[in-house]
Amino acid sequence: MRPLWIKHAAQLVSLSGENAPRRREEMSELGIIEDGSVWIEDGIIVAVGTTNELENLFETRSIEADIVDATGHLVTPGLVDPHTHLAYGGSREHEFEMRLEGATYMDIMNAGGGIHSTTRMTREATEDELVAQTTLRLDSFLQHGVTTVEGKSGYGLDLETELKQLRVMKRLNELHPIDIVPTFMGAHAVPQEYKGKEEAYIDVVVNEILPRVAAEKLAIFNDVFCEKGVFTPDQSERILEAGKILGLVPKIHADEIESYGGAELAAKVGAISAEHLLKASDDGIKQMAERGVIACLLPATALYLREEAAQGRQMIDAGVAVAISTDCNPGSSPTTSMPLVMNLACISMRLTPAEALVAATINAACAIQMEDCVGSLEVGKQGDVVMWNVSIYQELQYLFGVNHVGTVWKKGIQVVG
Ligand SMILES: N=CN[C@@H](CCC(=O)O)C(=O)O
Ligand SMILES: [Zn+2]
Repeated sequence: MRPLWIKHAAQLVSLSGENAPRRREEMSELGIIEDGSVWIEDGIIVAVGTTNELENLFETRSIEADIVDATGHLVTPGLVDPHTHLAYGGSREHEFEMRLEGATYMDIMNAGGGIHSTTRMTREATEDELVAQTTLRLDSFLQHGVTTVEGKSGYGLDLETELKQLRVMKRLNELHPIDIVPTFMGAHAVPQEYKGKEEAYIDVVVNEILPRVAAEKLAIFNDVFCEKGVFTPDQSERILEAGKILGLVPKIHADEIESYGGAELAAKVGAISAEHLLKASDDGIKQMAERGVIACLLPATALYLREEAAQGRQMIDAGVAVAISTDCNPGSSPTTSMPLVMNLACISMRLTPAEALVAATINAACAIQMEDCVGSLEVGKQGDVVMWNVSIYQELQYLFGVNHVGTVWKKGIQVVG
């Protein structure tokens, strides 16, 4: 494989710094290099600096390399999406219309739609069908500059289908250029056949499904929908603690629809991240800051459900490391556009354009324990790079509703453009 040398970027956003979640003013530090340059060899970044610096290092080897002239372009790390439900069957456009007519997300779910409806369609789909449908979504992620995604199960809600979803992600991680980091979410809902027997379903999750997932090494994280009418904080804690014993790192869908103690629980169990947090309490936010729980905020979901977005600005000011994500799923956020999410993070949560970029790269990588490999353009990390059709980073958020992706490289190989 020939080396790749991208040079003369108008701005190269390196995000160099500690491989740790960035907080407060660290979320404004982009490590911008003007007339920037990056050299990638065997998929790994070997040098980053000004074009002049890299010319001094590599001029004698330039004949070996594929050279890309990035004059006039912004260059960033590949975006990281740390929260998706991307491997599912069917779709739910009829629910979109129901919600426009006034039905709430929980009304639809309680009537057997929502997560239950996707669960039925995912149970019916074969593994190959799920691979084919999910591939289209992964292609779309790449086209929007996303080179790493997290993916959750949770549309099986039984042993066989939960394993099927996780195996689909495992296969795609090998087949598709995007890196997929898997999360088990058997506690996404109480399946309809267990209605009124919630504890019995939790027993199945804890005693049957989780041990299989761990034994087959199909997931890194264990996530729970801790919400009124779904799983209580006590039930969520039981499921997350059971996962911890098996080596699965906790995540929590917390305080999305109602303030329910989810942020506090995330701090208590030492979750790596808490998701949504639209209704998180001030005390919960404070506890997350103290325990170093990353807030994974999903402003496209808030918009799509016509809810007020999470308090992103206040969370950063309170010392919480913030990541952002599409929450790509068939019900509350059917999008694969991280650029849209960065824009919404600015408009509806009052992040600055620099903070939104940190939240979509290095902090997102930290939320899925991928910070050693991706999330910044630094020596030793993967050559995951986006060259944008804008020249300064603010334009990414300012010129909204347009896909500015020009070229995408995954591990030094061109995959878009
Ligand atoms: N809120 C829970 N789970 C997903 C939505 C799943 C669905 O509606 O299919 C979310 O994160 O938004
Ligand atoms: Zn989710």
